[in-house]
Amino acid sequence: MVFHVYVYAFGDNVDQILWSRCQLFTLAEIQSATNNFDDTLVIGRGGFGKVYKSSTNNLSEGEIAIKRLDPTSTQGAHEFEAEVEVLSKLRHRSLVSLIGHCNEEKEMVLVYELMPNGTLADHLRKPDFSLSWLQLLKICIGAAKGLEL
Ligand SMILES: Nc1ncnc2c1ncn2[C@@H]1O[C@H](COP(=O)(O)OP(=O)(O)OP(=O)(O)O)[C@@H](O)[C@H]1O
Repeated sequence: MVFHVYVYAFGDNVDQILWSRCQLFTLAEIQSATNNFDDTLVIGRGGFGKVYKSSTNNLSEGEIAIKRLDPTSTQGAHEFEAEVEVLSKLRHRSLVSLIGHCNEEKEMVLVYELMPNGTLADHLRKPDFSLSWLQLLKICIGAAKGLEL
């Protein structure tokens, strides 16, 4: 399993766990939020499939990222269920929130809060990217807290 570290705007020191429920979206709602999986909305690709930025705020008040299982993906139903099972119950600033999911007509889709600053890996690849030891320490502590949950 691969863990991504996202760059979050650390504005507060609130470190509480909130228990929540993950919503079940219809395929029609997902299609509408992605302009029917329009490739111009793709913001990333992983082992699960393509990740889209939603074109609307119909599914959630905040911006969202929509991950669609590619039928040719080596990951599948098992990982989908594990992700829903684990992430749906938790809200914590060190974890990307899973807002909802959709499992309809062979389409498996996960809906997350959007991390507009991208992953730490994205930033590390930039030639002009530099971090202080304090920033590195904060990133390590945030990642460790997320893993501990
Ligand atoms: N919530 C999100 N907000 C912003 N960008 C995201 C979000 N989720 C994924 N992405 C983008 O999509 C890319 C692929 O994400 P994904 O989580 O599927 O990758 P992966 O971890 O390599 O895949 P997997 O672990 O499923 O094999 C990420 O590198 C990131 O750029």
